[in-house]
Amino acid sequence: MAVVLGPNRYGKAETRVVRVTRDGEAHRLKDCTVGVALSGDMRDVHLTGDNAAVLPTDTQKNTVYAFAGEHGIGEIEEFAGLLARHFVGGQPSVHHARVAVEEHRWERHGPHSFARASAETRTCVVHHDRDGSTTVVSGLEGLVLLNTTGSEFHGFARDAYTTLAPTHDRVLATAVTARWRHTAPPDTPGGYDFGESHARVRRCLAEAFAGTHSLSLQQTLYAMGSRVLETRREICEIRLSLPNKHHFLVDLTPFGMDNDNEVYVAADRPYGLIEGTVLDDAAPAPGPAWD
Ligand SMILES: O=c1[nH]c(=O)c2[nH]c(=O)[nH]c2[nH]1
Repeated sequence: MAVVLGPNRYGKAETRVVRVTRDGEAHRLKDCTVGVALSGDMRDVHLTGDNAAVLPTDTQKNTVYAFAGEHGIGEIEEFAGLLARHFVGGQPSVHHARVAVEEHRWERHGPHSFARASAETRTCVVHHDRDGSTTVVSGLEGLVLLNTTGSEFHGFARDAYTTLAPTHDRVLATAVTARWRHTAPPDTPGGYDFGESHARVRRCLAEAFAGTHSLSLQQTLYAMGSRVLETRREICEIRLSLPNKHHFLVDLTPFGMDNDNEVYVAADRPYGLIEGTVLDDAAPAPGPAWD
């Protein structure tokens, strides 16, 4: 048996950066968490402790702050791409960079005053390789959706442990985590409107959830993914993770009352977790996009 070094990467995780743009009366605010992971010619540091190839993670953190100052933070995919290209272009030992950005949403409620929006975040992961190839996955987390009707679940498999009653009218709720792969984003900043694309994908997801008469959350997942792929030609693959945020009818008979689908307990755990990928069957190979 021979022990060898397998795949590895290193970098600064979760750098918190807040960028205020003070160009005029109404200030702008970007609040992000940035993760950098570099890989390449890192044999010696692992095997002998020679750090010559290692750009310190502290430097990576500083670069995030310096780039936020120098370039501002526009669309997160562009900021991530700028950083990824910098790290790969700047060090011969770095062959590949993965930069992940999570954007925390603030809503304006004055020219220089903001309220933290819902827990929903916008996300991206950009990979850049020294061969010049780039992949971009955009996404969101924590988009909480609920339908008060139009959801059924029956006809399911049964065994000795099945107690679930079939239902023809239930509350359906979820907190969407979605990641979608762009087919061919251009390298040039500004050549592609990531902000517009994100807003439209988000709308497709919410509209498909609201507009689908659901026989299962799995069916709703497929409808949501299909809506995105059919509407947004720039997207070739979407991965969805949908927790089934169960709402159980409360038994009011002890109080002499009926409960005609009106009073629910919102259970937080355990929850069903429905996950799936919807993709264009002619999508190009993903490369490292999902790593
Ligand atoms: O939409 C659903 N899918 C399931 O797989 C499932 N399982 C379950 O208990 N309830 C539900 N609901």
